[in-house]
Amino acid sequence: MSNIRITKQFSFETGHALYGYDGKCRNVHGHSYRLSVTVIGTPISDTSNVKYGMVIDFSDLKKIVKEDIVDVFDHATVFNKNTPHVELAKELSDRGHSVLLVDYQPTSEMMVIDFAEKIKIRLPKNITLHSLRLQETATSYAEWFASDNL
Ligand SMILES: Nc1nc2c(c(=O)[nH]1)N=C([C@H](O)[C@H](O)COP(=O)(O)OP(=O)(O)OP(=O)(O)O)CN2
Ligand SMILES: [Zn+2]
Repeated sequence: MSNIRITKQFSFETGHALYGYDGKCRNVHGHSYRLSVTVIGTPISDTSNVKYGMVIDFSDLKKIVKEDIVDVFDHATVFNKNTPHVELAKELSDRGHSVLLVDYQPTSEMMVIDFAEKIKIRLPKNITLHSLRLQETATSYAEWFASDNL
């Protein structure tokens, strides 16, 4: 049976600020992120399996990504917890805003690494994460490929 890649796309709105950066993105601002998740596996060949012909049900993939990424990041503002932004984050959080403290600079590169780790541990054993593409603006995106990270 052939190995097949399948992709599910997601979107979420997230704020962030790049502490210490030398450009306009050091300011708190937001993006309409687009995330493409590609997994690879063999379509189920057992005709009695309700998922016959599927690598993984798109809705099962959706559940994983929604629970661990979309629902966490959507309409939250992400700050690097290792910077003085932690004080701003506390102030916002105390005032009822949705804030996410992460252990990295929230660039698209670092976010896509974080997302890859989160998705990998949730996938069934027979399914491999092939790649992620995180589109931050209409003209900018970061990609993670399993083959680049062996
Ligand atoms: N390598 C990276 N560079 C930058 C990142 C990043 O995550 N990785 N992030 C930013 C800003 O957060 C923001 O995304 C601005 O990106 P940019 O493409 O510069 O946005 P513009 O609106 O200026 O894009 P144009 O289409 O060129 O107008 C900055 N850099
Ligand atoms: Zn940005």
